[in-house]
Amino acid sequence: MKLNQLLERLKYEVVQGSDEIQVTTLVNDSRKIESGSVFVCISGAVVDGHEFISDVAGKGAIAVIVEKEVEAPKDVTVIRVPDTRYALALMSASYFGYPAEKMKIIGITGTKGKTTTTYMIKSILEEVGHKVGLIGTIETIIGDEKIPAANTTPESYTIHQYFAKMAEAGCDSVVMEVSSQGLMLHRTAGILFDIGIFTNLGRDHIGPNEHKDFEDYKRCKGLLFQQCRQGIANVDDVYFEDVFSGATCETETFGFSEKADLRAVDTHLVSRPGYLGIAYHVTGLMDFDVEIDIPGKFSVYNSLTAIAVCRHFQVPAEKIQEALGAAKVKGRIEMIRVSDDFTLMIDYAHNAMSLESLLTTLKEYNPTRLVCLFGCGGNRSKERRYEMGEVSGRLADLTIITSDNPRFEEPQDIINDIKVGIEPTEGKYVEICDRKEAIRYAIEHGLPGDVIVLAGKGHEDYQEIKGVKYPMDERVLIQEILSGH
Ligand SMILES: CC(=O)N[C@H]1[C@@H](OP(=O)(O)OP(=O)(O)OC[C@H]2O[C@@H](n3ccc(=O)[nH]c3=O)[C@H](O)[C@@H]2O)O[C@H](CO)[C@@H](O)[C@@H]1O[C@H](C)C(=O)N[C@@H](C)C(=O)N[C@H](CCC(=O)O)C(=O)O
Ligand SMILES: Nc1ncnc2c1ncn2[C@@H]1O[C@H](COP(=O)(O)OP(=O)(O)OP(=O)(O)O)[C@@H](O)[C@H]1O
Repeated sequence: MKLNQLLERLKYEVVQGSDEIQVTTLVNDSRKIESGSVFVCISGAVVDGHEFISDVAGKGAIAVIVEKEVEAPKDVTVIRVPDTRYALALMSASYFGYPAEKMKIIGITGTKGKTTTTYMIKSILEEVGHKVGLIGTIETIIGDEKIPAANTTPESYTIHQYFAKMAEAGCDSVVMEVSSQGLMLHRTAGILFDIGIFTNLGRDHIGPNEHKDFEDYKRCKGLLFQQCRQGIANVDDVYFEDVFSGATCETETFGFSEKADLRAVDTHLVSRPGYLGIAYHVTGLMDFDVEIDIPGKFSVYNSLTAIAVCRHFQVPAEKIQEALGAAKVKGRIEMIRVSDDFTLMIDYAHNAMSLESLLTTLKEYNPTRLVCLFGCGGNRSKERRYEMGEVSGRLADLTIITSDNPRFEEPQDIINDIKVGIEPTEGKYVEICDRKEAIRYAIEHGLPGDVIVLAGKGHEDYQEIKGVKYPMDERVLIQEILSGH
């Protein structure tokens, strides 16, 4: 492949050598350079790719893409662009033959609901015969292949590599989570999304190596709506208008508000022993009844989003109803049957916003007691510990404070921070550092009518302690506890 073909959608300057050369592979990691590679230098959070320039020729690279002034070996072509992450995205699209243009691409952004909604959309579209690829926080799915995820939105090269595999596997559409980091770091640059979705916005992902402040977080979310054809937005979210202020797409809305194009009305909770769900009527752009076996108002939002998307694929109402009834997401309000008396669930809620919406939702089912077990990650923002403590102390009848990926911190120090959040609420709590023992306590002390939430781990199947990820799946712990171990 010619270098100038890879660069065809970019503005660039040839600083040294020629852009007419043939290259073999496109890489942004010096360790992956092969004979004939073009190496894109990324100024990263940890490492600056430009620092490897002196030895890339020795490894076989024949061209480098830079955004800084560099001294490169004489036989290496040097191309300068304003932003190498942006360049990597557009070059990757070309390298893999623009696979995004062969499928319908659906991108979902928002603080909460992305993962759940991607799986709902995939289930519904597959019900009517579409083949759907998925990229998200848990994994990438290409047919039967499941690749565990490192990032919610992978690096651009990986995205286009996955797209190419999806197109080859016969996928006609892709549903993907688009994080604000992904937008900020141009991981999705150059993709024209057929549908872009905004779920909601809350304070999160602000801090070192993430967003400098809430304004920046909000601005980055809005970028999706400058690169999609059809925007679909939660009109009830207070930041909807801000996020869409620079939008260039057609916009359609969903929510409870009278203003919504697709509205939920007559919402009612459904509860039976071991089952918590919600039912409502969809009106506006579509008109039918929905029942889903995931509790809570946010399940209404997530399913409305999925319905809004599937309407653009002309999916009939009865197929949507059927598929929504069956949609499941690992670790997202996943009910685990442990007793006929009380309900226990595993949920990924790991920040104040999702914990608040989860606990508020569950309280509406009037449990005997709402029991919330959680911990907070080590070497991460302390704000989250105080806030989650405050939320659980205020909303749960009993909080069981435990560990959740303490990393290099002492678990007890993290627990002490959580207590700082709980204590002013006067909420009842116990502290049990070992997560398995904490779960055992929750199960052994369960009362008839209790709803017990194991929050924070969701689909994760490890506990990260001092740089090592130890296997730890809450489903396995529960089975061990039930069988007396
Ligand atoms: C802080 C941050 O955003 N880091 C991300 C970033 O790393 P980076 O590119 O800055 O990496 P770096 O290690 O500094 O390396 C810079 C460059 O030098 C290259 N390099 C490095 C070493 C070497 O020997 N040779 C070499 O060429 C690297 O390949 C890279 O191109 O780019 C990597 C590839 O895209 C990401 O995996 C990585 O995500 C880390 C793991 C992360 O945790 N990121 C979080 C903040 C994140 O992105 N989160 C969002 C949102 C999640 C949510 O919504 O819940 C997400 O989408 O996951
Ligand atoms: N629409 C929503 N609004 C608020 N909270 C939600 C919503 N949907 C799900 N939640 C809660 O947040 C948790 C995470 O949901 P989900 O994984 O779908 O969101 P996400 O946007 O992918 O989040 P993350 O970026 O943290 O992976 C759920 O387990 C649930 O407790």
